[in-house]
Amino acid sequence: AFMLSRYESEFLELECIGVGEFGAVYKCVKRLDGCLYAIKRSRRPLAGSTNEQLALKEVYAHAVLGHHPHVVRYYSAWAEEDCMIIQNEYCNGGSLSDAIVSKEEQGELFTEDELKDLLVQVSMGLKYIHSSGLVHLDIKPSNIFICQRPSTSASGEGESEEEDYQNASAGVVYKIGDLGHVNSTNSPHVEEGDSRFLASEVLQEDYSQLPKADIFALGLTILLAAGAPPLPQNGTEWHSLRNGELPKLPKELCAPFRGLLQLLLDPDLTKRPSARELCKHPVLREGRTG
Ligand SMILES: Cn1cc(CCO)c2c3c(c(-c4ccccc4Cl)cc21)C(=O)NC3=O
Repeated sequence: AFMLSRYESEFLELECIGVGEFGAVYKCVKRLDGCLYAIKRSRRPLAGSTNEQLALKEVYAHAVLGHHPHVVRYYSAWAEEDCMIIQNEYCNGGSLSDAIVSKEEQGELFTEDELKDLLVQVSMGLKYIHSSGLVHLDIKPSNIFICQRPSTSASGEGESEEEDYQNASAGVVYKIGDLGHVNSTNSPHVEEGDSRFLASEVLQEDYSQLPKADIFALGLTILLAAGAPPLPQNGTEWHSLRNGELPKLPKELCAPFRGLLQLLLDPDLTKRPSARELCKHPVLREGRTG
């Protein structure tokens, strides 16, 4: 088109880092500030369509959520000729799904301490989302992104407390991304996320405690990081997972941690801990006793 698009004039596209039915995500440098961003370009949904509603929900959620160390940061969104564009923080360590795949390829497993670190960090992000009156509704490994601390050994002085935090936790920071399914906690219009991670009460359209559906999906996410086989999308296995029958893990977890995972996946949503309770759960405390 004769008009240089804002995307082309403001950004240098480095590489495509993801493609889906939603569109494509690119790793870009903003010419003005020289910083890296992840930019999703999707076909502009038909005005008034449900897809438009979803696209707007994503932007509204980011606008409401502001900044949190465990939620992918939003910078801008705009529409061009026939596509919607959202510019987010670029997380340089891939997704948790990529990390799980590469662990398997190397015949490695996340240690129990790494699993606890992952659970605490994502719980902090969820606590923030839930305290803002929102629910994510699509928590899963491919929607959790990783920021690897740059491998500079210098611990540098006067770093921000977040950077200190990154140094403290051996440099891996997990961030909740893809707010495309975010809803207000008590909203009746739920656009279900990935069925593999869907809590059974949501399938039965019980939206009384949607935050607990995020907790359930988080439980399955940790299970996958612990080496569980790929999750069923439906059928008897799908139901047994939701009747408290957990799959065998390549390396059994210590009883307290396994018990906590069992709680996250409890069929009775009132038994599942809230994100707030998870953040200060004794099993997950520093020093990893228990
Ligand atoms: C496929 N893919 C790979 C990455 C990089 C991981 O190292 C990625 C990112 C995002 C997103 C994303 C998800 C949903 C909506 C918008 C965006 Cl930009 C997708 C991403 C995002 O918001 N930030 C990312 O780093």
